[in-house]
Amino acid sequence: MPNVLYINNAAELITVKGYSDIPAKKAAMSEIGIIKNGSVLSKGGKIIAVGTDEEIRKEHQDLIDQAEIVDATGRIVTPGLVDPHTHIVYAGTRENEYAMRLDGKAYMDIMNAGGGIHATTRATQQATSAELYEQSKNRLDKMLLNGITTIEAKSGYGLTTEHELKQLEVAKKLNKDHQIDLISTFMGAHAVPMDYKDNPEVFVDIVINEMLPVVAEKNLAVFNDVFCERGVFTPEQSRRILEAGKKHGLKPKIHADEIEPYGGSETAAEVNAISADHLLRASDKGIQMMAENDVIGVLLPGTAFFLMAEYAEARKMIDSGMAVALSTDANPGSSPTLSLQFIMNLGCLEMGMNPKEVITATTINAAHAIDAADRIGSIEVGKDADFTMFDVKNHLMLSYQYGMNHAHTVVKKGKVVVADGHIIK
Ligand SMILES: N=CN[C@@H](CCC(=O)O)C(=O)O
Ligand SMILES: [Zn+2]
Repeated sequence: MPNVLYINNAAELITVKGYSDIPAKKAAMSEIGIIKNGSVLSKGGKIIAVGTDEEIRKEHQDLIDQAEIVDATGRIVTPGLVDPHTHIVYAGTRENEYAMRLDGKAYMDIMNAGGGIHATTRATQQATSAELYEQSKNRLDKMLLNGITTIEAKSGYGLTTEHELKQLEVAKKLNKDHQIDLISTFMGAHAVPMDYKDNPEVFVDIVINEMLPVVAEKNLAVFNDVFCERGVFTPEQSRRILEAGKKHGLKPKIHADEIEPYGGSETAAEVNAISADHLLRASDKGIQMMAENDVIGVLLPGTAFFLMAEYAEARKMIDSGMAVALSTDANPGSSPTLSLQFIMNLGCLEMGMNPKEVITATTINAAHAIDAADRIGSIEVGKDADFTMFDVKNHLMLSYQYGMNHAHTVVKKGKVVVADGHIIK
């Protein structure tokens, strides 16, 4: 049978159309292009018609006769969810640190004492590629079951050339093997290894002169990211690393102003980063600069939730004209969740976003944050046939019934990969 798929009669087909060239900002973030009783037809993995059943049948009855049919009656269909900030390839877990934090220890103090990112780095360095692959694949399966069809995946738990490459190679293999697409980011500047604590500049030089060239040469990453935070990398060091990445064709991203206002947002604007992520403590000036320079704010409310910190000011950012995206930040230390639906719930309940904005933030704006909005993030003719069907009668239910997995069916490039909550092998 040709790869023809017809999703028919969704209570709401949420297209999020019209923002493939430029991300949705301000009021446009609430325009999600709902078609009531909507249908979508795809062939060869690409969308070829979007509308009501009647409209599509008028032109494509022959094709529908050959199609695999997914009946979406009573359910909603969105673009496959896009998670634009993850650290999915790692080994081990850190529930011991979670318990320490519940006893009052600070996240950064645990890291500075050799735990935190350093603990996961040790586990990741010790793991074989096969072990890393298995652990990460297991997480990807859960993400797929949650309706996620594309993610960004960072390195940064290797922190030596050898182990950064190992992480990126595993991400590359997972991208090939798994239903979820992975778009890789090099993040050699995720932490200053303990051995370089007194000489961070030496490590910055290693990132720039040793790691970046080989990552670029092997074509293992699209983006280059830095953790710009007091005690990690300064704005000046971050700028150097991100500018060096640009010379190798890697687009800048930055972990900015997560723990305290430290100039990361301003640096993002100055280096023309595609996104600045976290932004819990971004300054008003930083928000203005990011809005003026079209830096997408990738907000990670799971991290604020899990670190029991103040949330990023999403409302202020959207009203200032920043395009906002949402992400899990999936990692073992500050956000061990794989549920973008819970992140959407938090966006509404804790950051003043409305239920339409959180859909835009996990579809088209998330796609822009990983430079993939020409292919994914909306249901429009010519785009990849990536869809998630949720077992709810309207989009409000997604954020109303919180903390649950509503994903019922997932389609990747025109193929049903999850049906009735189970992965199709
Ligand atoms: N903040 C820096 N990096 C990750 C956390 C990594 C970890 O704790 O293992 C983040 O985005 O939250
Ligand atoms: Zn992160």
